[in-house]
Amino acid sequence: MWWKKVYVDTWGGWTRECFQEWGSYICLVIPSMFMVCIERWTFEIGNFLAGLIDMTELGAQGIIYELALVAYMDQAMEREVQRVRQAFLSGRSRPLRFRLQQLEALRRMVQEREKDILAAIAADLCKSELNAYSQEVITVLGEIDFMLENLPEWVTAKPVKKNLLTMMDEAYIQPQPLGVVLIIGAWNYPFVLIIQPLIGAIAAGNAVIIKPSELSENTAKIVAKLLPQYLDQDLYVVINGGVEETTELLKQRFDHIFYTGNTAVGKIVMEAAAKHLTPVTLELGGKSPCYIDKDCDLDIVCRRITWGKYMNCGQTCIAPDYILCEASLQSQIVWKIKETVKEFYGENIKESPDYERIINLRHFKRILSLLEGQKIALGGETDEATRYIAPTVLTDVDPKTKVMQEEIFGPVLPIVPVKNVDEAIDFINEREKPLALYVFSHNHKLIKRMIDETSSGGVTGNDVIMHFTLNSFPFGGVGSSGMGAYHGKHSFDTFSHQRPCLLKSLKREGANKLRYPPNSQSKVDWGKFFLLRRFNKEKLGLLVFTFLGIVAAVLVKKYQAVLRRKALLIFLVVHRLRWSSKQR
Ligand SMILES: NC(=O)c1ccc[n+]([C@@H]2O[C@H](COP(=O)([O-])OP(=O)(O)OC[C@H]3O[C@@H](n4cnc5c(N)ncnc54)[C@H](O)[C@@H]3O)[C@@H](O)[C@H]2O)c1
Ligand SMILES: CCCCCCCC=O
Repeated sequence: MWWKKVYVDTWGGWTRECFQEWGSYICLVIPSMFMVCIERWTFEIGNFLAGLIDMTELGAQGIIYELALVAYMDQAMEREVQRVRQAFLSGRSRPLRFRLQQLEALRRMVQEREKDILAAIAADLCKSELNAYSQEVITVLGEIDFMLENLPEWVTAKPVKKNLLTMMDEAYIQPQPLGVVLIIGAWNYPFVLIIQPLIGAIAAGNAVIIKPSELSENTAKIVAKLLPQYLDQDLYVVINGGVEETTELLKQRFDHIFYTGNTAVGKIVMEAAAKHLTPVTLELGGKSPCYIDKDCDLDIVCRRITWGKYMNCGQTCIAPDYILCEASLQSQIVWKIKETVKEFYGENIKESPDYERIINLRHFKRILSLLEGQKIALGGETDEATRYIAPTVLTDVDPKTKVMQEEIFGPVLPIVPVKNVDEAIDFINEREKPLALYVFSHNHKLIKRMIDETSSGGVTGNDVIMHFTLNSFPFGGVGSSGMGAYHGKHSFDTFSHQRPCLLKSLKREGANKLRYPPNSQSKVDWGKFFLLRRFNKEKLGLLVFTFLGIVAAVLVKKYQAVLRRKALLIFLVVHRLRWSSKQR
């Protein structure tokens, strides 16, 4: 029996024993598998019951029941994705008018339900509503406006340059939607990280399934509640859940997967996508370095770094992860960051509405473990009950220690002394490619050199974070910090297929004979002429001029007699006019 084989293969010898008494379990298998076939509410009840019953005590019965639940979930996900695919296949997400309407509806949602959205973000990250607005909502509104303004132009087909063989044909690129897109978000900016890609996916005419992060559960819930009230309910669907649900979701076939989160899960996502050859955009993280040259204004540098590092309690993908500078600068940097922290958050940082908390206890403990054995030059105070970690700076950090081996993603800023810019460049190049790179210097040439000799997702010179805010820039990583990019037109392109369309006529078959068999040297020569010959504008002008000259010569020859008569007539008229003017 197939189910017996699966069961035995899965659970090994232990279950073989159970199966010796399979007769007593069949009565459990049948009702459990029956659940697979009935509607969603049964699954919800089952889930609720599963929470009440201790699976380990139930042993084989529990396992069978769990298998049935997994099988059900598989089917439920499949049905949901199919529902969205059917909606996409209806074609209604494609017309420009529809896309604009949906984007306007999304903007209305953000404006009308601003308070609910801000409250959810605030609850998830202990963030003030003002900060939630300026870090997330502004970006979303700006992106929608940018799309609405430019979409009519982006959706139109763009004619392309043609060669001699296609000169008489129509050749253009038509951007087309990819189909059903899966967007998986991270918790650190829980609203913008799912809504900004959603804007691009809608603009490009796709259907979308959104999976918000389960760690920012308030935002996940409000998005699931609000989106169906404003957008097409079959085309844009929110599925909430944790690792288990995401794993099931990833088994389905999508036309694109857009994932934001850590690099390890990025690999899981890419592996799942590979099974269906689904293209992916991976917005990952990494350790973004910040080089401070001695030729700079340290007051301004430290203010900007303090802002970017401690914003959202260091839980920003493009936060400066660590500082590289000459050893002699360290004490000044610490002093100036200390002053700025006071200026930004006051004497009692815990009371500041502008200073957030760590998302959960796991991350809190992870960050604390990075402090072990380090020289704490500033901060270091923590409070587990509220998951508070003070803005912290570490000095003389050994690159081999743990804090320099993984992305910090918290309010801890190590300073690693280097001798000079050459050593800083080598340091960066010896490690994985970061998501962002920051260089501070009055010396423009030094900044350019850093850019030329390193690689990172993006760069900001003499500031931090700010390249994220410019939606004409592609935002994304390179190497282990990610692949693909989005924001503005780049989002539209990410979620579109650039379809090349060549429309030929069924006439002019003469020229086409060149490519039909049997082949010959003269056909190859003509082919070389048509396809390989490059004409620059001057050469082409000369060619046209020569051609016109030949045409003129042919015409002159053909109409020689007429032209001679006309010339004689003109000569006579001119002569007569000159003679009469002399008489007067
Ligand atoms: N490049 C960017 O734009 C960007 C933005 C924000 C965060 N990040 C990076 O994300 C990381 C922080 O986010 P995170 O990873 O802690 O967020 P997270 O824990 O919220 O995970 C991200 C998503 O992956 C899903 N997920 C988690 N484990 C999974 C698994 N085993 N299988 C399938 N799906 C799974 C989660 O459900 C969630 O939706 C940092 O590295 C940060 O730099 C990058
Ligand atoms: C205005 C700052 C927004 C930063 C968002 C960064 C997204 C990655 O974590």
